[in-house]
Amino acid sequence: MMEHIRNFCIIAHVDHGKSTLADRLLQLTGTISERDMMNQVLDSMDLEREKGVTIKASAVRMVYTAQDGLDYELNLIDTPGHVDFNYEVSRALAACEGALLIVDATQGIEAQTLANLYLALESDLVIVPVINKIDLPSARPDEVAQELENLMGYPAEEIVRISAKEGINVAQVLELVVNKVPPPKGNASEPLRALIFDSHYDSYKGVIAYVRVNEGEIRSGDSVKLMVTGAVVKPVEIGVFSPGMRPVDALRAGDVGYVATGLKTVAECRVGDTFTNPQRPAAAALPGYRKAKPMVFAGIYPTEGEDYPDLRDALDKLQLNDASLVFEPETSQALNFGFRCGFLGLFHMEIIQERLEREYDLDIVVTAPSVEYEVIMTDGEVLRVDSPAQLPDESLISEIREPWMALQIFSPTDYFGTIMDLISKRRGVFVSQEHPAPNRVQLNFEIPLSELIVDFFDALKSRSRGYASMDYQFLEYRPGNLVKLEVLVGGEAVDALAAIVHKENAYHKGQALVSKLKELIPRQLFDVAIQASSGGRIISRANVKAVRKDVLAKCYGGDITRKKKLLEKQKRGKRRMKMVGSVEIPQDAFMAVLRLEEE
Ligand SMILES: Nc1nc2c(ncn2[C@@H]2O[C@H](COP(=O)(O)OP(=O)(O)OP(=O)(O)O)[C@@H](O)[C@H]2O)c(=O)[nH]1
Repeated sequence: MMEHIRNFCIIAHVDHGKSTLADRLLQLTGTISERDMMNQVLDSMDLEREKGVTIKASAVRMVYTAQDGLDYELNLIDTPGHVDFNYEVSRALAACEGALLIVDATQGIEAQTLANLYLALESDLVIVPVINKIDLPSARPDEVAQELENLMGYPAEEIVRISAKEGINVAQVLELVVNKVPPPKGNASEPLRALIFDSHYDSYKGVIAYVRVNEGEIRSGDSVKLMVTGAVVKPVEIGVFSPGMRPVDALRAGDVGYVATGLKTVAECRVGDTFTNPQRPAAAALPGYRKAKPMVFAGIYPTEGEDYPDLRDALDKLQLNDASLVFEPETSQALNFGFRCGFLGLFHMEIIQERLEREYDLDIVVTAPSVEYEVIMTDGEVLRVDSPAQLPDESLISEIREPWMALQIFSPTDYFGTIMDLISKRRGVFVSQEHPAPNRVQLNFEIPLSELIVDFFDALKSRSRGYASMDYQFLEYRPGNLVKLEVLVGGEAVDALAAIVHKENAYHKGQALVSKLKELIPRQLFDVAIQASSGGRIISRANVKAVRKDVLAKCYGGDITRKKKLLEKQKRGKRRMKMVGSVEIPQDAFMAVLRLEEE
């Protein structure tokens, strides 16, 4: 019965308690027993648990007996908690009729509270605000309730105040879901349309698509057609999450469940696509399909050349589950064989890097991230360049365009000055400001993405003592006065150290990079010249003086085991070096380009 279904999600700024509340709801409805209660069931990846951030959306069905004595089917759809995954958030929201908006009583409204709220409003969801963490001594629920009333007109005194951690007032949240969130609409006898709002790869059943059926029904045994890609598949199984996968005979209009497709990669079954019935297809796919586009690029290389096949396998495996990760083989004269990888954002890149190191136990070198530039050649051709080393000769270029973002920063008003200063150092442009809450300001800027991907978030956090938060979206490509900055070590250009920088900053950055490299490159058996060049001119240089490296000299020819240990140690140290020509460059140096900012 559709009147007894509620499809809802929880939206919040990172760390405001979304997963903790989800756990409590599962417990209260007996969906999961105390004994089986792992912390944060919905975040199924270990890494997510450690980072405390939800990466992948998932869904779970609960049965709740409300105060009116009736049983309700509550489908809780989890949404990813970070700006890089905005598109996935928007699809998860499109599968719901309502959203619980969680706000931390000690923090109040923050950038992603607003960003998620606006996304939810775009999807026409009913929003139910909830104030969490009232158990904390620093909680200020009255103030936060007032902020919420000012923001969305929801009467402050009606906003439920809870502690997800201590279980205070959580039952009221379930009643609110039943009473405030409308039941789904949609006709089960119309042609099938089911939205894919998430997916994951399962080694037995292939790609599992998480679906919300809008109209029609899927019966077990029916084939389904993907409306965007045109592919027809015969599902291995259909079912619901309660919370494990439980097969069912049919999913009908209003239902949330899964379709086990048997497909091999999530790229064949993309989030945002629509399932229909090939025998009786719907006229049009559900709106909003968009292919996720990588925005940030970096080279990933194995420290040891022999690990190259393992790295490729690991990337292949990660891609099975992550359609937004792209990669292709790349060769660097400094780092040999590796991969050029594309990510949705810097945070997505960090996650992939960590998973390669931890889950796949790989030693890798990641080069400084770059954005994708549009290069207009003098003959009118347009090149897309995501690796500084590939930028053609300056004389052939008529214009370089770079991606600009709309950036929102949400902060206590005290940090206004220091934030404005950071923005101007990063070539940002002020657009407007709003005051959604007392003593809080939302600043709107436009800024090149290349300036955001180098330590921007850390700089913002340190300047605001952790209080400011941010969100960003792609705006457009704009021409910029950009040049290639090259680094030569021992007279050889090191491709992995090249960068594309704003012309005004080239001199300063070249100098900073050279002095940083001078610190990082160990003394060798000969003098090593480090130079920065731009537009064919050397703009900075330094020398690393020669030293005689004789590690055994200290041993006085005595203790043989000690000698062995020293040699072992030196060998291990070497592994973290890369040979460029005849010069050893440590891994750190390749990231040095990144850390030049704030100095
Ligand atoms: N004191 C207190 N701490 C809470 C409460 N709810 C959550 N927390 C803590 O706040 C932190 C973040 O909670 P999560 O539930 O992981 O937050 P989240 O919003 O799911 O975070 P992301 O997955 O990163 O988006 C954890 O350390 C929780 O234990 C609460 O009601 N009171």
